[in-house]
Amino acid sequence: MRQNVMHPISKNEFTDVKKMYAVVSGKGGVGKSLITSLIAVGLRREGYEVGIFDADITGPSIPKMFGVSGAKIESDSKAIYPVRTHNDIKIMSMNLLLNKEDAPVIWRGPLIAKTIEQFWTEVGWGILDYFLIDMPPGTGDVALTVFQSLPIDGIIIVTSPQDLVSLIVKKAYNMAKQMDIPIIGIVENMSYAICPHCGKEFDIFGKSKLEDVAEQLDLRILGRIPIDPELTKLCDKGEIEKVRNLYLDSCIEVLKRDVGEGL
Ligand SMILES: Nc1ncnc2c1ncn2[C@@H]1O[C@H](COP(=O)(O)OP(=O)(O)OP(=O)(O)O)[C@@H](O)[C@H]1O
Repeated sequence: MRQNVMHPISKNEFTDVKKMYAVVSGKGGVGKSLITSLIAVGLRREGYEVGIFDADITGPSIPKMFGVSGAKIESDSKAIYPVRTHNDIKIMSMNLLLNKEDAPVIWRGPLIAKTIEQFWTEVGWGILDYFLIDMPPGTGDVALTVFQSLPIDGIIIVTSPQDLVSLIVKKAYNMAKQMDIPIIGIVENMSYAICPHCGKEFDIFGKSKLEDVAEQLDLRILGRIPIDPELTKLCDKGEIEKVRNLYLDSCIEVLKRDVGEGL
């Protein structure tokens, strides 16, 4: 794990994580939570122990994608415990602690940062090969706090075709560089479209800029995800674990190699 964390917070005795990755984006609305979920599903299918920490506190959508929104959180005098999905991925999210799923979280930065800290110090995650953090969108205070306090091994940047054109993606890139956190690579979501009727692929945003930007910033391409109606349907039904095409084979291979090196 990264040693040069500026303000490290201790974990509890019930948590042992081999690799911790943060999934980030330059701004909101690029499908970061979906990509986090797909990576978790892919790693779990390979037999790894996986946890997702939904740090997107003001817009938590991970429990819904896995169909565990109404799940009851277990706790005892020592810790609170993450919810387990159908395929045994562990999840903790603000959404699970709220009485009503659609209750807004209207908090200021310091309180959000404190809550994120508690998700690490007071949740008994158990032994995990991979701990994925679905970061708040953008590069604001909360993201900074997470980067400064958790021993993150690397970040995965999620971008949209528009963000590649406008280079908003560079915000996330620069933040990781400044914090000295390795960038594992970049995923382009909504890269192209698949016709629900004939399955044909369409470059609806024109030719992808992913390769150009990846070369310019020296980033590894981890995947290109199309707008796939199947993904929308599975997210809505809370059945993302039933996904047939992950579109993230190279991402999963890279992460597998990374954990192998750490053993
Ligand atoms: N590639 C895709 N194909 C089909 N549907 C998608 C795709 N990406 C995102 N969606 C749909 O958009 C919804 C919102 O996605 P998600 O919660 O990941 O992103 P967001 O909240 O808009 O953005 P972010 O997490 O980046 O803040 C998903 O539940 C899904 O229905």
